[in-house]
Amino acid sequence: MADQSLPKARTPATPGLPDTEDTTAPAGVSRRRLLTTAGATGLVLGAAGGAAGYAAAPSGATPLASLGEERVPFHVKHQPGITTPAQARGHLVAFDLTAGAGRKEAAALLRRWSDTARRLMAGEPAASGDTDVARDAGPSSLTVTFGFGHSFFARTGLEKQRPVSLDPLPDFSSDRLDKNRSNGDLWVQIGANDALVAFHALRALQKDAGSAARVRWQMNGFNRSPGATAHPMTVRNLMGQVDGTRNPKPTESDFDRRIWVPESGGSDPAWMANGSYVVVRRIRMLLDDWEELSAREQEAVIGRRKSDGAPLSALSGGGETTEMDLEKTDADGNLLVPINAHARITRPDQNGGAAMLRRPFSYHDGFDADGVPDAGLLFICWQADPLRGFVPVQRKLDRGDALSAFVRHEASGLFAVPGGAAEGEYVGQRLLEG
Ligand SMILES: C=CC1=C(C)c2cc3[nH]c(cc4nc(cc5[nH]c(cc1n2)c(C)c5CCC(=O)O)C(CCC(=O)O)=C4C)c(C)c3C=C
Ligand SMILES: [Fe+2]
Repeated sequence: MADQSLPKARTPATPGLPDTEDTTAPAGVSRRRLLTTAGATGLVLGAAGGAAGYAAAPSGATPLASLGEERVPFHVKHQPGITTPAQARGHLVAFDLTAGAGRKEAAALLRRWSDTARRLMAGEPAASGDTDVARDAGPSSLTVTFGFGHSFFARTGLEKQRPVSLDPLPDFSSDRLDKNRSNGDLWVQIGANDALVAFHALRALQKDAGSAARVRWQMNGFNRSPGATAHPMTVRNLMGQVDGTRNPKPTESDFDRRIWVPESGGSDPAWMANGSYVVVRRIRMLLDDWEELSAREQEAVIGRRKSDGAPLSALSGGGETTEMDLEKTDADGNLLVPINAHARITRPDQNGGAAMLRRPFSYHDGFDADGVPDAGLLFICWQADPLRGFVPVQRKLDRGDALSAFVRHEASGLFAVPGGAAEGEYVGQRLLEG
């Protein structure tokens, strides 16, 4: 199985879009393209020389734009959609098993879902009843990622297999959580660089659920589209900040330990090998209040420059990747990165080493009756253990960093995301048939 987080070679061809030939490409795949953004790295395959789906262009037709061509492999060591560069469009969906559904029905559902995900990620139509929504499109970097919530295990009689790391997150004093939009038995994350391709997958997976599971909640998100900027940098959020700069990088020596459940030797059940735990928070941004601040005030809240994400300790120099100097002061002895700045407070070295891979989508669900935007961040973070990733950092933020006054956590979920499925297997098979 390919390990999508460990590229063999890099030959940058386009600024901000490194290209690579990978000699380990499976038969039938002529080219692999490696994209690196926001510190998240993943393999993406060109579909043109790969599996012929319904998007394969007849001779004489205009070739697909490279964006449509990009294909992410389904059968990989770690599920796709974790280290894959964040796509322009995202859907998060939680399902609950229906009253009559148990382990057998869940296993059949995961088998159907995996087959559909594999086909759609290769640019092929669904096995039956395809809706034609993505008929003329390439795979467009589609990824589908599956996870299991705490409640799944009692419903399927698999309590003994429930990881301790899935124990409910602690209550945080600033939480304003809507229970109906939190947690769930099963979680599906869909990402694609085309909105129709993403919706096509969403609808196909919902239909696959049949009578076994019902949608509990769904959230839709977005990011900048590939190619939208001539200045490749980490993506911006709806507060206008460069967000994701200090994400752990797969090339760092402690990345695997921080993000992936080990294959053996840890306290997790064997079925979670090469998996990860995802925390999902719908965080509303109080944009009316935020936009009242001057740019300088906004920068002090984060501790980084808005224009390019450079730390405030760099004064007017440096750039996004310049190291932050936590001790540096101005002529009056004031810290250049304020003591309660978000980017200071959240650092691993300020939290006993706690680290997570953040891979969010922005969201906008319209305006409230009083004109207040219902917009913010679908905060999605990945870690080998939530108690050594999200929890200690959120505990600190809950006590109040400078950003806390401008955000509100409105929904929450924690899911166990097993490793990727081997050829011929489905995601979660070791849990459901082990
Ligand atoms: C509990 C974890 C975190 C929550 C919740 C969170 C919310 C949140 N963050 C931003 C914007 C930025 N965050 C930045 C850095 C950053 N944030 C977290 C954790 C949470 N953020 C971490 C671990 C880090 C990195 C710390 C480090 O290693 O230095 C930044 C700075 C740029 C960057 O490194 O990404 C921004 C900007 C928003 C808007 C938000 C809630 C809506
Ligand atoms: Fe943050």
